[in-house]
Amino acid sequence: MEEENIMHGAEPRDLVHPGSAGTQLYRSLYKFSYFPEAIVDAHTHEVISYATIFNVSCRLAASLEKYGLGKEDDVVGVCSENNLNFFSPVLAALYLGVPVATSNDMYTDGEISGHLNISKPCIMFCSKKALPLILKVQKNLHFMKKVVVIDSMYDMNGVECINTFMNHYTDHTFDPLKFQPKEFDPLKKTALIMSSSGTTGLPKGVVLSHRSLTIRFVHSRDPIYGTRTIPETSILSLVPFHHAFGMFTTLSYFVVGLRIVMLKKFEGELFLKTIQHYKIPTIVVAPPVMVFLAKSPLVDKYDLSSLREVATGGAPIGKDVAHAVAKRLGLSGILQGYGLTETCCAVVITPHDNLRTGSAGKVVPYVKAKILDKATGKALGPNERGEICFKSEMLMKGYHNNPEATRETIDEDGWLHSGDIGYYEEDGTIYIVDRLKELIKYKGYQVAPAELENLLLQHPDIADAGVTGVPDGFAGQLPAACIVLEPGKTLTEKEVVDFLAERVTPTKYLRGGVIFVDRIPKGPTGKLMRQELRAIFAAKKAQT
Ligand SMILES: Nc1ncnc2c1ncn2[C@@H]1O[C@H](COS(=O)(=O)NC(=O)c2csc(-c3nc4ccc(O)cc4s3)n2)[C@@H](O)[C@H]1O
Repeated sequence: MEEENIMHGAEPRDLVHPGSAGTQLYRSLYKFSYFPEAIVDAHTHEVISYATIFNVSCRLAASLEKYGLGKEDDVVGVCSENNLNFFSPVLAALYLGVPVATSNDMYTDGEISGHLNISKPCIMFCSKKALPLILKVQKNLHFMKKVVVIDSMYDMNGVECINTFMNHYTDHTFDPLKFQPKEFDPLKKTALIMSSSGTTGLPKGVVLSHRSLTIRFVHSRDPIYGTRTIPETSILSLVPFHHAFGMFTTLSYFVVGLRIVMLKKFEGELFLKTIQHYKIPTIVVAPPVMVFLAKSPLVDKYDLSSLREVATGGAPIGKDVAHAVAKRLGLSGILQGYGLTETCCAVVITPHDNLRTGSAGKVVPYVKAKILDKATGKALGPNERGEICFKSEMLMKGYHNNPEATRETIDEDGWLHSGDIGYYEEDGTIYIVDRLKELIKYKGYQVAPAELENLLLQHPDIADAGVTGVPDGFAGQLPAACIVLEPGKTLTEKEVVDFLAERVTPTKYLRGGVIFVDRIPKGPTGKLMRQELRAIFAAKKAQT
């Protein structure tokens, strides 16, 4: 019998492509191959066309096949900042049905080694900027047999560029129309392995199928849940391609045929100048940029009258900030999406016909949701708070080689437990109100407390550590640590902060500070009591 209080996603306006995401992308890139601009680098104004992406990705796929890629456990790695050439290896692997694992180019060697030991890519495509990092760790990662540079016309430090690599296996007479993507069961075939720490513990590999992507592509083409842009209009994306938010939105822009204006990182004046220069109608940004749009005096210096849509997500956005941005930019409201890496992309999106600024929106097509009462296991009715759970073929298949973590997140009925608290109104509009899980989101980036605690415990003078996120109006949360020192040892707050900063990417720095305590609050089973950690920082803030 169908469970009551289930929210069924909106009626789909499109069928899901029955085949692989690679085939759908191949057909879309070919269909739009007469568009001269697929991605524009807003820093250099360099451009890559749809035809070039189509030709290079097909030729690279054919070359990889001759190289011998496609064995059982093969994985393609991509480590790069937002880059015009970022998607050529991603698309090539999707055509072949070989999983892609993306890495943050800002990782330290310790972080990227831990990350790559999960997905174990046999070949790594990296940018010039990420090459030193990759070469530094390659000697310890025996599985990574080959490195290729994606954005150089020439070989570098003994590493082949893409053209040199392809010339071993194909030549300039290569005809992309003679190459055909592989077909396979899209539900079973892994498309991407993305990094997420999930509801608890260390970062894990989120396994997403080709069906996850093809369902996302339906949402991006939906007139109510997609961006209301028609082919060739521009979308300014400020989200990292290596993260699920940037990966799956950008792949879906290829399916819609948009001109993607890309920024590698947020710089206020350049961001505003780019909107003015390219007459951008749609922007997709993380919440800190929304705070900038709401408050910065710089906004008044530029002509932003081209803007028709402002979309955000990846972390909570205050209702006041959303209304302030809409008012300042003369918009009827702000588009919001809510998703997890584990759900591939947004599973709740504000519908164009009912924006309800401040809400996360409604459940998208081909997805079901419920608000779970964790005490009774029952699905709650409207206006009752509980854990938001989802069910869909869009969701991850599980965590890579981690059945235990998978079981803890996806229950025996196939419901994925988000670790977020929310409620819905009678019309199905969902509000996210809190986070049950320990995950910290700094400017939309994941920070896993367990990862920082493990690193802090490597300091000889630190006996115990507990990490939590303290609220921040701009970044959302700031990582902060409670520290217990070994007897007789002394460390300053700066020494603790600097010790960690040498070992992690800047988004994980202890910007929320350090408090020295006699003991870390733990339950009877030794489990860290994170609410208590938050209370310690809240009490300290109340004293200042
Ligand atoms: N809108 C939101 N409001 C409040 N919290 C939000 C949120 N989105 C993510 N979160 C938080 O990040 C956690 C997940 O973090 S994560 O794993 O890094 N993944 C993500 O944050 C994630 C994966 S896909 C995605 C989005 N896709 C979109 C597509 C279109 C659009 O307009 C907006 C968005 S956001 N976000 C969630 O569990 C939740 O705690």
